[in-house]
Amino acid sequence: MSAGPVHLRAEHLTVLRRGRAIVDDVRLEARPGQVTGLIGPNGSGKSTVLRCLAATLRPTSGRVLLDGVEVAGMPRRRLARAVATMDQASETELDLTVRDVVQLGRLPHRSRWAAGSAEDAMVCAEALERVDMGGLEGRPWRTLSGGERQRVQVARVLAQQPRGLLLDEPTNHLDVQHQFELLDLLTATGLTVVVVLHDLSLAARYCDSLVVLREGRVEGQGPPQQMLTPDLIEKVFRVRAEVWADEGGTAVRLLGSAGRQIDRPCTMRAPAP
Ligand SMILES: Nc1ncnc2c1ncn2[C@@H]1O[C@H](COP(=O)(O)OP(=O)(O)OP(=O)(O)O)[C@@H](O)[C@H]1O
Repeated sequence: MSAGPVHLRAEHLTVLRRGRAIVDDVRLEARPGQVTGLIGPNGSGKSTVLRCLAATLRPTSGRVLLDGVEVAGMPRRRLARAVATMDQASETELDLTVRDVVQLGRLPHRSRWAAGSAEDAMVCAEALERVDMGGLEGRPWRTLSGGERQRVQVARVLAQQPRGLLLDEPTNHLDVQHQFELLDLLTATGLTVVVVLHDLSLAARYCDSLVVLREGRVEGQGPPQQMLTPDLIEKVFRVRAEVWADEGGTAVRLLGSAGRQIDRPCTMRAPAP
């Protein structure tokens, strides 16, 4: 396997749940060193696709290739050295410190039962500095705010020193300054990044490529200026938008709801007397 940023490719991914395809024949590519954004409305399958890419979920059919090698059956340690994952549910109420959480990122680099080395401690301290949480190693995890926890989780994936990052809504809970700082940091790593984002303006500004999901299917993949047209935003997100090019790339302004598509009339039953 090469040592540079990973190349990820998903081929014909389908995930069936309760007889329904929640991910339906999804094909996508995350090129080395690029930021690929997964966007789409609630329930469109973004997290499920990300979990397939991370090999934490086995698709019903289809496959994921990492540098041309299928991830299914790849040894966990080899996978963890290649890609680090941060999902929406990285929560714990265990009595951990910030140091403990960030040190989890070092596990793939340690031999079994080995204690953390001085190098591990240095990598973790550096990762915390990068997310503006330097010097807080001793703080109990449960005392952190939602945004601080999110930044510590980002420090954990950075401490893993992977060649690719798979991140589910990493800007969730962050104030605007830290949203920009985090995305600046992620793009500056030069790693392959696949990121689920709800904010279309941030997706337009920071992603090299966008995969648009709708009802489990890929509506299209391409650069933001190609994918984020007012027509596509209205069709997929049911929101009217203005899109224009500026010095930062593609800019999006959401104008308001385009109205809910009602396929059948909604009938309300009168309460029982
Ligand atoms: N185990 C399951 N059983 C049944 N349905 C499921 C299961 N897991 C996920 N789903 C459904 O699959 C769909 C896709 O879920 P997923 O979490 O991938 O969407 P998402 O695009 O990440 O959504 P959000 O933006 O709300 O986080 C949703 O409708 C969800 O309810």
